[in-house]
Amino acid sequence: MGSRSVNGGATSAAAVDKGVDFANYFCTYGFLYHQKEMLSDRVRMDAYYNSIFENKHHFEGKTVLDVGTGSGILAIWSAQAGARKVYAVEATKMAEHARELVKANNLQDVVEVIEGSMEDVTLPEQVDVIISEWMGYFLLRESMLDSVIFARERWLKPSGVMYPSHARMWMAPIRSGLVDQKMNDYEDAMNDWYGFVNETESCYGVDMRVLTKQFSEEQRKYYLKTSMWNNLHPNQVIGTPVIIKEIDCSTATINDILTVRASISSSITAENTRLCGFAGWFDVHFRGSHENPAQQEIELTTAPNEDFGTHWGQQVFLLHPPTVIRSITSAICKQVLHRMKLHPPTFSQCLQKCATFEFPCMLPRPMRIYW
Ligand SMILES: C[S@@+](CC[C@H](N)C(=O)[O-])C[C@H]1O[C@@H](n2cnc3c(N)ncnc32)[C@H](O)[C@@H]1O
Repeated sequence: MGSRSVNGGATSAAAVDKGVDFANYFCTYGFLYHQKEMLSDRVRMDAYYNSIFENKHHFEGKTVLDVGTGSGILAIWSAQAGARKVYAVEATKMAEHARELVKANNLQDVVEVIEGSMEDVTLPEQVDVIISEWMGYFLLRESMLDSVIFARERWLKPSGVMYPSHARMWMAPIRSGLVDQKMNDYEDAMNDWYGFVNETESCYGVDMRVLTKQFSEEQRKYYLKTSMWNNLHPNQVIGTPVIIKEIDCSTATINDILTVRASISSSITAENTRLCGFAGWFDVHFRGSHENPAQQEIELTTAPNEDFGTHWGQQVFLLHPPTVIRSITSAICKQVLHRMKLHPPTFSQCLQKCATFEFPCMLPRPMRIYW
């Protein structure tokens, strides 16, 4: 996580400096193919569509701010649901396409597309609703929640409503063939290195063996200790999912989302399998606010699902080596022994201390989470 800085200087809320790859992040969103990928995610689209049109009372005659409008889809729906005025802020040139789309749908009198970073723009008024699709992989990876928090602090009326209103991160033990694949990849990389060392010595007279340990560590980090995107089948989840983070979008601060640290305790529910690691995913809810609740609460979940996967998939953290599970009790104990290098812990210790992950949030691409 980079250091934080205040952009614009007009407010007390601090903007997050997302580092040198920030330009790349915005570059991706400037392409229609990328917006199309999000617009084709039926689970995502249905959730936002239903959250707006099944809760029209939040929109009718109201002012709305769409943070990161992209193609303009959420701003257009807000206007169609009866908003009086929608400010649609977009940092990239996609703003031009959004403006065209708004006009083509005859909503230019309601939706005002503003090209600029949320942290820099000035609106003429405070708004009743902030809507945004800010979620990254495993919720906070590449997420723009910091910009949404910034917008909330600056532009949401005290009585205003956040769309979505709540978010949660989940983790669960899994089985996965990826654990073998990644070990094979690592071994291939090392075999290639040994060939390279021999060749360098015979062709060029330099002995590279002294760097073997460092190369191995580098490759282990890349292949074995890096989380990855995966679309899991529900039957790969072999234990009870647990919540590792809950965010109330109406009150969360940037400090609350800088890192996620959780000790998780999950019961293994499958037998005769392998504990290969953990999967992480998220859900968000559209509940309105305490004073102004939703008429229909809507959930958007990215949990493993046979029929309704999302472009977010799940984030997989593999354990090397995996643990063979014969019976449920021994599985948990063995795994804890392996991870914690303790002398036989008591069973309750096992249940409480299965694994600890630290998850640095909001880092730019490429998407890698080390643990
Ligand atoms: C995940 S996309 C969502 C696009 C659109 N709202 C949708 O639901 O299809 C996020 C968009 O927010 C924009 N964005 C991210 N951070 C921003 C910021 N600080 N200010 C303005 N736009 C931002 C990105 O360029 C991108 O187009």
